[in-house]
Amino acid sequence: MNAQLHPRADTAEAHVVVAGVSKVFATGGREVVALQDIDLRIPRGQFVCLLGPSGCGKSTLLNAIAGFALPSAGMITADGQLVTAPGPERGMVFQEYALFPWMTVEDNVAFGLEIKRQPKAQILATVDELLHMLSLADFRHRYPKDLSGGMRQRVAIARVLALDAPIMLMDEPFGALDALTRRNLQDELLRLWAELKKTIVFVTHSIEEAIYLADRIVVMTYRPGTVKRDLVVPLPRLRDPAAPEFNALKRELGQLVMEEQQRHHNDELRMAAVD
Ligand SMILES: Nc1ncnc2c1ncn2[C@@H]1O[C@H](COP(=O)(O)OP(=O)(O)OP(=O)(O)O)[C@@H](O)[C@H]1O
Repeated sequence: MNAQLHPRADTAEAHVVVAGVSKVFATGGREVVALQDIDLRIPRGQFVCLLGPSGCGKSTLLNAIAGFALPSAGMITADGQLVTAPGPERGMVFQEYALFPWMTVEDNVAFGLEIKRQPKAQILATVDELLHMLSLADFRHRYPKDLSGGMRQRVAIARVLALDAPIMLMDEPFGALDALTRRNLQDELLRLWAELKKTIVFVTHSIEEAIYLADRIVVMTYRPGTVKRDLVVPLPRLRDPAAPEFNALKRELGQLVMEEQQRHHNDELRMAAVD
């Protein structure tokens, strides 16, 4: 094993490895332990949801995998490489779309490829394919402001897919969408995932969304963020949220998330009393 690697970082057969990861933030003279000693091994092609109430460290963990904010302790590897910064094997989709408002849909999708100085014809072919794949072809000359939230998120997904990263990191990407659009994009994402065989780490605080999408759900605890439960979703796709098995799992996860929400609530009350 590489001498740099964490003792728990056996990277064999795992696409993303999180080994002994902790993250401490220092704010206003206080230390917040956002993550504590997290271990996760994510096989290639797995769809993993990180689930938990607000403040349990989901985004902190995703940002650490993305290389935006490195852990205070432990280590992460992606595609066999130690994560020390953002890299081409990891693409990130945010909740707020992160599109360039002055660029058309097709220019937004092409942007990353132009930065990489790919030949013009190749860029056009990739953009064309993605616009068709995500039902955006009729909107290619529009600007983000002229699109609905769902369409904007399609563009954001197309933009990340253009770079062909094998690992997709998604931070509540459908959190701002109405229920119908959200279900639509969830189905679209499942289709793309099955077709393109990406590894996906998807943050959500929606229990139903996690059960609908994931192969595996990692429930996190509130401060410090640890792994409370790591379970495989045994239901075949496409899943029916009205099915008894779906609801049984929803109840089980609901109980776990509720416990953490309660801890969050108690913490807020305690802080208010101190102030
Ligand atoms: N840059 C930062 N500085 C200080 N504290 C931070 C910072 N980023 C996150 N935190 C704290 O770390 C903890 C975890 O935050 P994080 O945003 O990862 O949680 P989350 O589960 O993603 O929540 P949400 O769903 O609300 O985004 C929280 O208590 C938060 O206040």
